[in-house]
Amino acid sequence: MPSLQDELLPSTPGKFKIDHRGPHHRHLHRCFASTSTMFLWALFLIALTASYLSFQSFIDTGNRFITTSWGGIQWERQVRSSAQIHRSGGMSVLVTGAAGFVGTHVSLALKKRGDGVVGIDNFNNYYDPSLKKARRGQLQKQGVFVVEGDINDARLLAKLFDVVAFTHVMHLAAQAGVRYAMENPSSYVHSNIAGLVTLLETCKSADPQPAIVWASSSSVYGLNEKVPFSELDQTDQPASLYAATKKAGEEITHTYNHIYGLSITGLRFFTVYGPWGRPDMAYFSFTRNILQGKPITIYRGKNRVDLARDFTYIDDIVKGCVGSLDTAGRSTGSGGKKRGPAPYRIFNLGNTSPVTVPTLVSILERHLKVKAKRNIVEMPGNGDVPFTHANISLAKQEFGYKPTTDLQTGLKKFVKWYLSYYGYNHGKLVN
Ligand SMILES: O=C(O)[C@H]1O[C@H](OP(=O)(O)OP(=O)(O)OC[C@H]2O[C@@H](n3ccc(=O)[nH]c3=O)[C@H](O)[C@@H]2O)[C@H](O)[C@@H](O)[C@H]1O
Repeated sequence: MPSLQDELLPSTPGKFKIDHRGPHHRHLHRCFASTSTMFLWALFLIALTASYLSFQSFIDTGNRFITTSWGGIQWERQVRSSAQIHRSGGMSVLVTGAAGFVGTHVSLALKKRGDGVVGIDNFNNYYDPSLKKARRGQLQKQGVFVVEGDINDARLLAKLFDVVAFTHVMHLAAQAGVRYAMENPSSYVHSNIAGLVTLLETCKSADPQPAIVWASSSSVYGLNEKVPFSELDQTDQPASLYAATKKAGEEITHTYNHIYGLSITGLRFFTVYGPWGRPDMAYFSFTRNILQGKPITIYRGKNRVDLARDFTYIDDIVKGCVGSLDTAGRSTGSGGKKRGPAPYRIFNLGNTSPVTVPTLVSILERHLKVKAKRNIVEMPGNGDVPFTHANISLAKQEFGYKPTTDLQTGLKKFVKWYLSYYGYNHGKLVN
């Protein structure tokens, strides 16, 4: 039979090992056998647990009041009004990442045709938040309210679903960028994994459950060499943590579809570009540098092969998002219970005509009428893949997806927007 001290102290050898024969043993025995000492130990443990719990609730309360700016009658009124549907058969959509590049364009398109739209965005500083605020300004003008908050905030999400019975969620909030994942890996886990799960938990518990359309990525094809990339290809060789979190998202959404009957559509976006775009992306930062007379770094693959991307114009992506929302079947569950099988779909949204990065630079030079200072370097091992190329037949078949903007035309529109937004001297000190 094990003695009391055997149960209270670690059984593994080490500094707490008891010498059953020595005076030490007798001392310990006296100590633990004494009822008053045990009582004191119990008190100590209770006090420790209580202080831990109150510390947690302090942190929680602090978060609630410090990091959020939501709630109240006026706030609820704004949410309700923004979610109002103005066409028959319309939908009410919660757009996450609404102040982001794709989020803004999709929200505006939905609002324009009479759907109800409520946005949520955490306005983080991955890139200049003033651009996100300017996008929010565009949304506000059209009557789209963007809640400032994080998709990891379960209480906020639950509140939003209390106020509005969203029919759809367009989930675009994410930590984007392929190469930044080496600098800040935890931000990818925070947004693309933890945030996704928090959102899905809210959606599965909602009654009625919304249908979910969300942004996966072309990067899930990783080192795939079979072209063009088809949704049926294997995607188990991600080249970056970003890609791995997006692939994980596809698996995670599948389990919520399977267990709770959530209708899921994952969209693999192929290097989306256009007006109001992301400053961290190559076409955007190249434009800035070219205008400022700074060199641009162009990566080149093995054996001096140029890298290529299936650059896809934002308006085509918006059509793909809206088409997906329109054809997303219903979720079947409610209040966390599945009532039957629900659709689980994945589509490529690309342009089907890859262009090399040096060609992208040449097009920019033509539109900007400025010569780029090219600095060509071997592609560092930073998560990049040599090329992407979408097969879009599935999206075409399901909702008539047909991209119509080539890179030349799309970049012309981008440059026009860029110059009107920043001017020629963006960020440059003019004497
Ligand atoms: O389809 C996606 O799922 C992803 O698309 C986008 O990733 P990428 O295709 O990597 O786009 P982007 O950064 O514009 O680099 C374009 C090309 O320029 C090359 N590149 C880049 C930077 C540089 O300084 N030099 C350079 O040659 C670079 O090597 C690459 O060949 C999104 O950012 C990402 O969030 C995700 O949505």
